[in-house]
Amino acid sequence: MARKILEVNQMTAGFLVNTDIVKATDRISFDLEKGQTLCIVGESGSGKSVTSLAVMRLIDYAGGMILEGDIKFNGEVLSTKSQEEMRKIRGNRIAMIFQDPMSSLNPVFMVGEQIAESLRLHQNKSDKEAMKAAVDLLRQVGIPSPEVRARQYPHELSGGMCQRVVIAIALACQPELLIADEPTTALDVTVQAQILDLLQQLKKNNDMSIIMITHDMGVAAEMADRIVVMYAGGIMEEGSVHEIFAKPSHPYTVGLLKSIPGFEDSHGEELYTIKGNIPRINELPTGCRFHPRCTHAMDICRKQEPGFFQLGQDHKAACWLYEEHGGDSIVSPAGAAIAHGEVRV
Ligand SMILES: Nc1ncnc2c1ncn2[C@@H]1O[C@H](COP(=O)(O)OP(=O)(O)OP(=O)(O)O)[C@@H](O)[C@H]1O
Repeated sequence: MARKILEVNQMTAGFLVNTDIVKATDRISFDLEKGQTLCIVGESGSGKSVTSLAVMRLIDYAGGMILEGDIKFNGEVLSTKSQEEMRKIRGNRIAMIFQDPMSSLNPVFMVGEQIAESLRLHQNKSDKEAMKAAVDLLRQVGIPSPEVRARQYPHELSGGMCQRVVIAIALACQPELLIADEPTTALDVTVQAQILDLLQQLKKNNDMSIIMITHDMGVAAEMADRIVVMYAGGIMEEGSVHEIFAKPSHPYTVGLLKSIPGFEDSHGEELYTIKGNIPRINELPTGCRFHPRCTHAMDICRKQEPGFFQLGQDHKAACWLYEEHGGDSIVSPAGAAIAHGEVRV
């Protein structure tokens, strides 16, 4: 059986706003197997970034906290570690890259120096060794003339090259897990494709696992082994990339797919949009959190939160439309049994 590198179990994360706790994820559970790429998709505000910040425990620095549940990395519980312990894990075993490469790089240091700094810090390399390794890493991420580029400042490089540098910094310590939060959103379409190819190639060569956060189903189609669809802090559907694209089942997932230009029957028609807006988690409607925007909403959807209905061996959706798909494996999106079912935690 494939080894689980990451297990997120019933995790609720939130922020203290004035005197109120505002939740951003609501008892979410998912796993990542070693060597796989899991894409977390959903509209803006669905809790994707907060999920990744919680895994890294960077949420503590953004004024947030993990309120319940736990996160395990290679079986080790991260959610209760001190920041001192987390610092050793971040950068060494788990690395993260963000949307805007310019905000991740320091404008006053040469890019080679910034990669070398990471190597000195985490791998105790000497200045000379670190600089040599930095040039090698620039070569590995496809930067031409890496010896020359290493001595340039971020503003002398294009956006795509800067993102390659950020990836090189992330790779410097050969992380087992890379979390990429919208890593191509700020880049031109052609550069986007190159960066995605690079990530695929690095994943294969370095035996890395990846969590990729994206609002772009096209990116997910290209990158994912598995897909988690999030809406308003909860997981709506989860499955292999094949199942999600061949048999999208939650009306929210279907809506996201129909919103892709050129997908299915959208040719020549006005681009589909899911009507309405995503609610704040503190103001969720009763029943299914998606029901006010759902074109299939039934009475029960307005009254009771659906559990997960198993649609295939490895495919589930939190939607009452699938009630007939086996009451025995019904679990709530949070993982707690809501019927006579097994609880998957
Ligand atoms: N520092 C913060 N303080 C208070 N609320 C926050 C903070 N950061 C995020 N949130 C809230 O958490 C919820 C989830 O945000 P998150 O950024 O995870 O969404 P997302 O799906 O990643 O969206 P996007 O694609 O726009 O980044 C949102 O309602 C957001 O307003």
